[in-house]
Amino acid sequence: MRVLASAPAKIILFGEHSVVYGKPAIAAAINLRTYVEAELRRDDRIRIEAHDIKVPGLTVSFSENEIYFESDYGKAAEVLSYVRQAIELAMEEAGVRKGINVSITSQIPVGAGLGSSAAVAVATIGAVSKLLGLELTREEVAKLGHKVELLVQGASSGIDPTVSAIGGFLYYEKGNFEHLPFMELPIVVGYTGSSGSTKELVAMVRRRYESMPELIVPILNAMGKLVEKAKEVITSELDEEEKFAKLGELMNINHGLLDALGVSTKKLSELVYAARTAGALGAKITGAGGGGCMYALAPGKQREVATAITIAGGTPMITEISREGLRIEEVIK
Ligand SMILES: Nc1ncnc2c1ncn2[C@@H]1O[C@H](COP(=O)(O)OP(=O)(O)OP(=O)(O)O)[C@@H](O)[C@H]1O
Ligand SMILES: C[C@@](O)(CCO)CC(=O)[O-]
Ligand SMILES: [Mg+2]
Repeated sequence: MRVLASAPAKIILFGEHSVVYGKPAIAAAINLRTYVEAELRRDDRIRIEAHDIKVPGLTVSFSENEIYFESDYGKAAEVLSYVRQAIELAMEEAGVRKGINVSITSQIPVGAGLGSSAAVAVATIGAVSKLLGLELTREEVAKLGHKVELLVQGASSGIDPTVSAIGGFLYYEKGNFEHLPFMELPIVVGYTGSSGSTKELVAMVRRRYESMPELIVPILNAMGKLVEKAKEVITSELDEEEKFAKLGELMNINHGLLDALGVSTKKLSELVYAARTAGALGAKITGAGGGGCMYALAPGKQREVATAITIAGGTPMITEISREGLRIEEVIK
């Protein structure tokens, strides 16, 4: 038997990092997906094929007619830790252990703030649980995905696996979520081309929080208040133009606060300012930062902003909200 499942990437519109401290955040699933195929094996081995992961430290050497490969096994094992934990938890939940092949292909850039870790965890849990005959709800998959992130990263708010499993446009706080009214968001995502590790960035913010709570706590509180304001705007009766103007302003404040936490980079800030100069109403980091992506809100100016991001050395992506989260694409008996 074989199961193919997929799960989407996300952008965090407001509230990354502060969400780890119990503040609310707003996020949306977007139409880039990770696909995971799981099939039963005849033996009891578990084999993972990750087509999009590059492991640093591969050395190739030659002699006359032979070629030798050496890889850094520590790094290779670490890079697959989200997938391994996801398989482990799905098997634990099903109460059976079987040999399986898991094959991953992904459209989501890795370590870029678009929730690649959550999407791979959610799609793996979806595929493996179905393969083992378990019918989990999307919410149950989201909870297991959160567990995977906690085990691998040490800290996670759970927002990324929740958005990836459920899909759509969500307000999230301490493990609970609410659907926000669906709205088309004229956004452009800008990818710096470099990556950041969420585990390390969350740990860096934690160190600052512990060493200077009198400065960091007010920043996190301001982020929480800003998310409440953004929710009020999104659910208000204002017309779209007014909503976008207010959300843009809140995005810019959120970016400044994230910069104060230390998660921006020169390149991220350059893309943010390039987007604003080209007419975006707001622009900020999305996700953990330290590289990765920013996004801009640019009604009527998406093309101009995409060009400005390119000129500033980034890669623009015009994305749409994905209403669907985890999807079982195919089951072959
Ligand atoms: N296609 C994939 N195949 C296997 N593992 C993946 C894949 N995509 C992501 N991962 C795992 O997720 C890790 C990156 O997760 P990380 O949380 O640091 O960044 P992100 O999820 O892309 O961004 P953010 O958490 O800020 O949204 C990779 O190092 C790898 O372990
Ligand atoms: C940085 C963070 O807030 C968002 C990562 O997309 C981490 C988390 O919420 O688990
Ligand atoms: Mg992640």
